[in-house]
Order: sequence, then structure tokens, then C-alpha cells
Amino acid sequence: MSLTPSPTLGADFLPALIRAFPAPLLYGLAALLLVMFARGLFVAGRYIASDRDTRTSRRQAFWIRRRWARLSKALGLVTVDRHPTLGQTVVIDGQRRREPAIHVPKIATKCDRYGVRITVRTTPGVGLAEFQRHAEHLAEAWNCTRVSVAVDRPGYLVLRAVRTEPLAAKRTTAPDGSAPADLSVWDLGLDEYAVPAVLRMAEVPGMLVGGLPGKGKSSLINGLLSQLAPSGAVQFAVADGKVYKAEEGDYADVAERLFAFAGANLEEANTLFKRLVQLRRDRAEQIRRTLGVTNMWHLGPTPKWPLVVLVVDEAHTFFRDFRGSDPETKRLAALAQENARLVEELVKMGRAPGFLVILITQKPTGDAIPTAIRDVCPVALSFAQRSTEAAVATLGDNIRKWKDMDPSTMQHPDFVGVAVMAREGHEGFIRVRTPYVAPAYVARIAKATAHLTTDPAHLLAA
Ligand SMILES: Nc1ncnc2c1ncn2[C@@H]1O[C@H](COP(=O)(O)OP(=O)(O)OP(=O)(O)O)[C@@H](O)[C@H]1O
Repeated sequence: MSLTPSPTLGADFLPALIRAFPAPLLYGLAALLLVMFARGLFVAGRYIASDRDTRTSRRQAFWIRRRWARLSKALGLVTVDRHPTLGQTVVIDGQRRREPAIHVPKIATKCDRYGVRITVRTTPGVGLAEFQRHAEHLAEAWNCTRVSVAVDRPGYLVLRAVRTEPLAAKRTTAPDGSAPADLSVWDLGLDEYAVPAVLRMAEVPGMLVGGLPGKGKSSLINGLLSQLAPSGAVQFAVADGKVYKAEEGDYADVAERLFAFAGANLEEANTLFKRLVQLRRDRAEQIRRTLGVTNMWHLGPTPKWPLVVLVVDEAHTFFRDFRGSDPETKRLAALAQENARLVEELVKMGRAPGFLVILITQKPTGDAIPTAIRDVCPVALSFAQRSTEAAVATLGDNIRKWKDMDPSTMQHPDFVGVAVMAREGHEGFIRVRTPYVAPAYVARIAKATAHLTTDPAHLLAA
């Protein structure tokens, strides 16, 4: 089939051109054009429908993709392969050497109002450490405030380029007082990828919360109390090292929803811890007979076998290392040691019978919470700290490897309410913006749900 050119582009040019190509090719071409047109329409429609910030992110994502090959080569974030494959050695004669092949990591982008999320397929020798090293350069090249790097799944990294810092956007929550559908997760807020962050509470017997004064620890606990208090399947006890009476301090307004309270008095706290340890032992003894399982979480908490949440605020007060030889100091030292032992037992052996101990401290030293307790807490959260050493005291030594996540870099007031925690199922840490929950809301919810308060020991006896 040949195309006979006409001297001028007459009226029959187009039909002649069409006839010159086989019909399937023409249909294929038309389909391709249609798909491209539909895609163009979709992209334009999505762009127009987005809010102003997301539109800026979409433009940003376009330029990130467009300039990626150049930028990755400039930063050395590519794999240079100098060795010819077997096929190439056959084709290339012995004299000439093959040009090295440059493998640019493939990227895909997603946008939101805060910036762009870039998924990167790693190439040999270019992985997490290399991208972390260049995080600041990438942020400069992309005009972002920050780029954080994390492992998404094996072979893939996720880079979060934020133009507007999601952690800086303060949020306030007004809990409505309804019982949560799922007691095994705690909605913490939004992480730095602007994705809802949840904390798994099922099978978690201990949680550490650290941070400087005024950085959001109480607000976090307010959030937890207001979320869980409307459920009859949760009972709360508090040991508060800041006050001597339940009517004082942060927990005064929720006192009606607590089945037990102890103040800073070590003896009083000791009595509470002993009472809870006894409950734990009784539950452990009865669980198989009563529930038919060996782990309460296999069935989930119920009003008859509730999750027992013990909040130990200013926890270092109860475990202080008293030194001195006078009888009073010796007595206090013995109490503090026993307290540490009791709380350790609750955390170490409290998972299956349904206990959760939350230890809060603003003391930035390693001895604030005895290591025997710290080591058995599977979850740790840290608000801003003064130094990396203080961050290590809460989050463990691993935080030294993740400099951009170090809570000691969060001194700016914008970071009040931002907590760092280990990423679940992934390496490294993540920062979460927790919402502010005003004490008035918690007080109202505690009052309205006061009738749900029961001593779990009485339930067990019944
Ligand atoms: N999540 C938050 N978002 C915004 N602002 C917050 C948040 N949490 C707390 N704040 C602000 O910080 C103030 C102090 O918070 P909070 O009482 O929770 O700190 P704290 O860490 O418990 O301090 P302390 O150790 O002295 O009890 C609050 O009154 C509020 O103004």
C-alpha cells in the first residue's frame, strides 16, 4: 500500500491519508488520542477542583517529576553501573568500553494541601541513608520547609516534602462524649505526612510519655480520657505526683470517673499500686475460668472485664532514689523501691489480664523511670525535650540515629502539642500533631459518665 502524494493538499487529502493506513492502526491511534484527551481533562479537572494550597502542591509535584533525573544525578542519588551485561559484552567489540548505565530511582508523587509525598523506588546503593543525607538539599531544591525520609515498604522510600508544615497547624478538638467503636486504638492526631495517626492499645501494657513542662502531656491525657471515659469497658486510676489530694491539680475535674486516686504521698501511692497488683494477680488466676481465654484482648474489654488504665503522672516522684541514713529517708527509699517493683510487675505482666499503665514524666534524666520499667513499655511518646540525652531517656538510644526526629529540635512554640513516637512496623520515628483538648470538655464528659465508674476488683468478686 503506497501513498500517492497529490501536488496540492486538495479536499481528498485527508481521506487518502486515512486510506493509506490500515484500519486497526487508525483505531489504535484514535483510542490513544482519546485516552490522552481524557487524562488531560481529568488532570485539568482535578487541578481546578483543588483548593489553592493543593493546586500549589500539584504544580510543585510537576516540577519535582520534571527535574528529578537532573537533580538525582547532581546529588549522586543514582546508581552508576559500569559493568556490561553478558549480552552487551557479546555485542560490543573488545576495543570499545560501554558507557556506564545510570539508573535513576523511579518516583511517583501524591499531593495534598501541605505539600508533596514522593514514593521512591530505591536502586542498589541508594537507599534510606543516602536520601537522609541529602534531605536538606532536596528541601532547598524543591523550595520546601522540610523533607523527611522514611522506609515505606521493602524497596521503597517515602519522602515527605512539606511546604506548609502540618505539625505547625494547631488543632483543637471538642470531643462529643460518644463511646468509641474500637477500644483497641487511640486517635492521636495527624502525623507529619498529614495522615491520621493512631496508636494501637491492644496488648500494650505500658506507655511512656515524656516532655518538658507545658508541651502538651496533660492535653494528650485529656484526649485519651475524653475518648475512653464514655465506655463502661474502661476503668481509670490515677497516681499524680504533682498534688496531695484528688481535689487538686489536673485530675480534680475527672475525679468522679476514677475508681482510685493517689497523690504524691509515697505511702498512698504504694497502697494503690499494691491494690492494682493484687487485682492483676486475681485476674490472672480467674481469666481462663471466667473468660475462657488466657488473654483479655482476644475478646476485647467489656463492662464486666474492663481495661484498667493506670495513669502515673510525674512518675519520677514515686520512684525517686532517696539517699540518706536517717530512718525517714530509709523508709521513703524502701517505699520508692517497692513502688518501682509493683509498677514493673503491672507493666510486665499486665498485658493479658487487661492493664495499661501510662507513665508521664517531665524529668529529662535516665533515672526518672527505672530502666526495668522503661524496658518493658512497648510504646513511648516524647514531646519537646531540652537535649538529645533527655529524648533518649524516653525514646531510647535509637533516636540518636534519627536526627531530624529528635524532640530536642522542637523548641519552637509551634511544636507545643507535637509528639515523637516510634513508627509502628517501620524503622525510625514519626512526629504527630496531637489536638488540644481543653480540660473543660474532659470535665464535662467525666461528669456525664461518672455512673460508669466501678472498682474492677468488685466486678471480679461478683
Ligand atoms: N496539643 C496541643 N496543641 C496546642 N496547644 C497545646 C496542646 N497541648 C497543650 N497546649 C498548650 O500548652 C499548654 C500546656 O499544656 P499541658 O498542660 O498539656 O502541658 P504539660 O506538658 O502537661 O505540662 P506539665 O508537665 O507542666 O503538666 C496548654 O494550656 C495549651 O495552651
